[in-house]
This record gives sequence, C-alpha cells and structure tokens, in this order.
Amino acid sequence: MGLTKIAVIGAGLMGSGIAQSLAMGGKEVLLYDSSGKALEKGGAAIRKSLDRFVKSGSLTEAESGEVLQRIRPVHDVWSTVKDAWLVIEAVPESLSLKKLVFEELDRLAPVEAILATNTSELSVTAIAAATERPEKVLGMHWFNPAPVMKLIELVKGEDTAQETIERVQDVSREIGKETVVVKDRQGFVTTRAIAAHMLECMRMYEEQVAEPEDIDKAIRLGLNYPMGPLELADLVGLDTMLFVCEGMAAAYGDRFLAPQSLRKLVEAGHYGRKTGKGFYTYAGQRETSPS
Ligand SMILES: CC(=O)CC(=O)SCCNC(=O)CCNC(=O)[C@H](O)C(C)(C)COP(=O)(O)OP(=O)(O)OC[C@H]1O[C@@H](n2cnc3c(N)ncnc32)[C@H](O)[C@@H]1OP(=O)(O)O
Ligand SMILES: NC(=O)C1=CN([C@@H]2O[C@H](COP(=O)(O)OP(=O)(O)OC[C@H]3O[C@@H](n4cnc5c(N)ncnc54)[C@H](O)[C@@H]3O)[C@@H](O)[C@H]2O)C=CC1
Repeated sequence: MGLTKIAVIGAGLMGSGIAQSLAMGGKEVLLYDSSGKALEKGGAAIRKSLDRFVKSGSLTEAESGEVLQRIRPVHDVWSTVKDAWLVIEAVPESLSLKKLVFEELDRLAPVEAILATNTSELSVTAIAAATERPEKVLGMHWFNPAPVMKLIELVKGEDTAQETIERVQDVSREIGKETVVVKDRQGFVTTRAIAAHMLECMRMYEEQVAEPEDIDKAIRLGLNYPMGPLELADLVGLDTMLFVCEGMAAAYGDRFLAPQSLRKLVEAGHYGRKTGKGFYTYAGQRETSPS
C-alpha cells in the first residue's frame, strides 16, 4: 500500500480550511501547526464550518462526523508527512519562513512526495529552490473560505514537472474543486487582480470618497461582488494583505504600495476578523461600526 495520506502544514485560517476541504472530499489528512494552541483553534474552526454545512443542509450530522474522523491533528512534522504523497504548506506569507519550512519538508517527507505551497503571491520557484526536488514543488493557491470557494490556482515553478501539475489537478477534481494553471509571476492571476481592486478601494477609503460601509455596499451591489473590498480584507487578514503589498510593490512598483491605513492597522495588531478589529470591529458576528 503506497503513500495514501495528505499532510497540511499550518492550521490557521487557510490550513484548517484546506484540511477540511480535503477531508470533505474523502481524503485522509494529517494537520500540523508549530503552535499547539493554533492547532486547537484550527480544529474548532473546522467544527464550526462543518456545523454551518449541516445547518444549511449540505451535510448530514453523520457525514460531518465522518469528515472530522478523516482529519488527524499531529504534533510533530515527521509524523505528519511520513506517509504523505502530497504535503500542502499554509504558514504565514514570508518567503524566508516558507523556504525554511520547505527545507525541513524536503528532509522529512518521502522522496516521491509532492510539496505544494498555498502562498498568495510569493515566488514558487524560489521556494522550490530550497529543496532537492523542484520538479515536485508547485503553488496550490486556495481561496478563503477554502471549504466554500471552488477554485484552486496551480502555479508552475520554473522546474515544476508536468506530472506534478497533473497529479494535483486530479486530486483537486476528486474533491470537487476547479483548477487553473498559471505561470510563476508575482501575484499569479488572482492575487494580482484582487490586490489591485482592494488597494484602490482602501485609497478611496483614505480619501474619504465614501464611508467604509458605502464603499463595500457599492462594490457588493453595484459590481455584484459577494463581499465588499474592506470586509473582504478583514476576512482574508490585514497581516496577509500587508505581506501581499510588500511582495507586489517590489515586483510591480508603487501601484501596489500598502495604503497607510492598512499598515497602521497591522502595526496596531488589528488584523481584521481574526483579531476582532480591522477596518470594522467584530464581536463574534460582524458589527457595522467601522473601527
Ligand atoms: C488572499 C488570497 O491569497 C486569496 C483569497 O482568498 S482572496 C479572497 C477570496 N474569497 C472571497 O472573495 C470570498 C468572497 N465572499 C464570499 O464568497 C461569500 O461572502 C462567503 C462564501 C464568504 C460567505 O457567503 P455569504 O453569502 O456572504 O454568507 P452566507 O450566506 O453566510 O454563506 C453563504 C453560504 O456559504 C456557507 N458558508 C459561508 N462561509 C462558510 C464557511 N466558512 N464554512 C461553511 N459554510 C460556509 C453558508 O453556510 C451558506 O450556505 P448556504 O448558501 O447553503 O446556506
Ligand atoms: N488568509 C487568506 O485569505 C489566504 C491566505 N493565503 C496564504 O496562506 C498562507 C497562510 O495564511 P493564513 O492561513 O491566512 O495565515 P494564519 O496566520 O491564519 O495561519 C498560519 C499558521 O501557520 C502556523 N505556523 C507558523 N509557522 C509555522 C511553522 N514553521 N510550521 C507550521 N506551522 C507554522 C501559525 O501558527 C498559524 O497557525 C499564507 O501564505 C497566505 O498568503 C492564501 C489564500 C487566502
């Protein structure tokens, strides 16, 4: 019996959602986080999301229990990856951190395992170069909330083998997701597009073109987006969006420079929903008052 498991490294906003999506698609998943507290928080987020699926009728209680059974929280990297044919990394958006993690995964994961990064915009090629297996490294860019969003954006690094892309396309299809394949250029397709849109709306917020709720309402109802840009930034995480700005501005120049309002919120520790305050203040569910 070959390698049958899928390992997820990082159990935060995305890692917990990725593990859940895979388990909902019938896959056996091992979930690791360097912080035991974060691993527990990730487990709670998965249970909360599964409850929503049960409430909305998309899952029965029994099916929800089966999904949970397929996700095993693990407390060391080696146990997480030793039986995995696919390892998906979802640690914070820092190139130096991701390179360190990939060096470790390269040492510990089975030699034939594929190593995927969920980076929003960083160089997949640079991350792959931290390993001895660049042909088995790709970007597997999921979207928040991963259990609900249909797309996985696959990013081909300079040396990613076609077989690697095809195997990840297969597993994405098996769990009910659609894929696109893009070149390894900063921001890929989706993050470059969402950043251009989101940052321009943050600048409108700074210029007081309209109240934050009206900027969000205008985009939601006028352009038929499911969420406005400021509430979406609070969902994604302002820390992640600031990391995205740094990478994109370095690659494409000033048009992606982080708006001061974003930088100040992050410097103050206000990351959006995950800390209870971002462009808006949250006490459990969304309150309308801007922060
Ligand atoms: C930064 C990066 O690198 C890349 C990124 O992720 S960019 C961000 C990408 N994500 C987005 O753009 C998200 C945009 N927002 C949305 O699609 C929607 O607002 C949303 C799916 C998040 C929530 O949907 P909504 O209609 O606003 O709210 P809501 O009615 O509560 O949810 C709609 C449905 O999704 C379900 N749902 C929403 N979030 C859920 C979750 N986390 N878990 C389970 N179910 C969820 C709800 O149960 C509901 O199901 P039914 O329609 O069957 O009742
Ligand atoms: N937040 C979003 O909407 C999206 C984020 N992404 C990308 O996904 C990645 C993760 O983002 P989030 O989940 O939002 O971050 P997060 O901060 O919610 O979660 C990151 C997790 O990684 C853990 N971690 C840190 N160092 C680690 C290590 N060395 N080993 C194992 N775990 C470690 C942290 O404890 C934390 O729980 C980033 O690259 C981000 O750009 C991609 C799509 C959407």
